[in-house]
Amino acid sequence: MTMSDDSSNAAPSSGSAPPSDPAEELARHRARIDELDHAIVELLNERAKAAIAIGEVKKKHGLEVWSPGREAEVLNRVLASNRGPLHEETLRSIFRELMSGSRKLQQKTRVACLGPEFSYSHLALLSKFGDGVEAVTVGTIAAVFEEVDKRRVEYGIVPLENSTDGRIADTLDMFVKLPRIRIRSEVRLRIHHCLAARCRMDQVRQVYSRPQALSQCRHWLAKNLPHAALIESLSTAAAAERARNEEYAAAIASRPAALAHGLILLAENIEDQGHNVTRFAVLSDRPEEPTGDDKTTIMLKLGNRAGSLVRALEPFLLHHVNMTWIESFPDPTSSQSDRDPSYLFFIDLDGHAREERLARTLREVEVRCQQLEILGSYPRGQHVES
Ligand SMILES: O=C(O)C(=O)C[C@]1(C(=O)O)C=C[C@@H](O)C=C1
Repeated sequence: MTMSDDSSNAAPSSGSAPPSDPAEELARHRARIDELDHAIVELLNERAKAAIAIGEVKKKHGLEVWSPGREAEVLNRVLASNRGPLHEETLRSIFRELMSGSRKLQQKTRVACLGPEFSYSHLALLSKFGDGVEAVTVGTIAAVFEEVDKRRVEYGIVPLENSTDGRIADTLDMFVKLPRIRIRSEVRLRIHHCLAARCRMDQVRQVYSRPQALSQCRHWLAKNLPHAALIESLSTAAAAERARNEEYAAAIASRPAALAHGLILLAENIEDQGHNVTRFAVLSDRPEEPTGDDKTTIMLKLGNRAGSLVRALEPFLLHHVNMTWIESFPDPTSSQSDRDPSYLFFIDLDGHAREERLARTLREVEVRCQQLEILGSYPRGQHVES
C-alpha cells in the first residue's frame, strides 16, 4: 500500500501561494486516513482469518498455539521491510498486539507473573504476549514456577538478571528445584523508574519501593531527596498503592503503575544508570524449535576442586561456542555437613542445543561435570521499553 501521493506534501512555493484554509487541509488528510483505515481493517481481518485457519491445523495435530520463533521471524521480516516514517518501536507494538489477537482467536492463553498489576514482571508479560492473554499475578517467583509446573497456566515469566543489580537468586534457585521447567523465550525490558506521589517534591518525607529499585536510584535520591526515609516494599506496584494512601509519601515505580494509582509524576527516568535493563525468562514445560538466531541456557554442577570449571568449559573454546553470561553459587542441595559443596553455574551460549555444533560441544561438557541441564534454547530477545 502506498502512502499519500497527493501534491499537499510539496514544499510551499515562495511567497505567492494564498494562505490555505486549515480546516480544509485537515479534512483532506483525514479523508485519506479514513480511506487507508478502511483498507487496513480489511487486511487485518484477512490476516486474522489466516491465523484462525492455522489455529485449526494446530488443534487437529495437538500443536502449541504460541510460537515465539515464528513471532520473532514475523517481527524481523516486518522491521526489515520498514522504510519509515513509522518508528520501529511503533511497528513492534502494532505487530505484538496483532499476533496477540491471533492467539486469542486460536485459544485462550494464561501467563503467570510476579504481581501485582503493573509490576515490571507484568509489564514484561504485556510486552511479550500483548493484551490478548490472561495475566495471572502471583505473590512470589516460586509461585510462578509452580503455576507452570502444575499446568494451571500455559506460561510464566520471571526476572533472571538486572544490568545494575545482577542475578535474581530466587529464580535461579527454582531452576534447581524444578529443572523440568524450560526457558522458551526472553524479554529484555529497559527499566525506567519514576518518582510519583500525591504531594509536591519538597513535601516528600518517605519513599517506598522494592529494594532493587531503591538501590538503582540511590544517587538520584541522595541528591534530590537527602532527608526522605527510604522504605522497602514488596513490589514497586505495592509502593505506588502506599503513596496513594499516605499524604507525604512517594513511590519509585514504573510510569504505568504510577498513573494507574492516580499519582502525579514528580520526576521521570531517575535510575542512576542510563542502561538499566532487566532480562526476563518465559517459562514453559515444552522445548522451542530452532530459528537460526537462538541462544541456550544451561546449568552445570561441578565439584569444588581446582580446575574443574576450566576443564568443563574447555569444549566451548575448542568448538568456538560463545558464552554470553555466567553466574555461580553453592549448590543448595549439597548437604549442610559438606565442607566442600558442589557449585552450580548458569551459562548462556550462542546457538540452539539441537544444532550439531552445540549438541556435540554439550555432550563433551556433560562428561566433565557432575550434572548438566539444558534449561532451554530460544530466540534471542530484543530490548523493549517499560
Ligand atoms: O504462525 C503461526 O503459528 C500463527 O499462529 C500466526 C501468528 C501470527 O499472528 O503471525 C500467531 C501466533 C503465533 O505465536 C505465531 C504467529
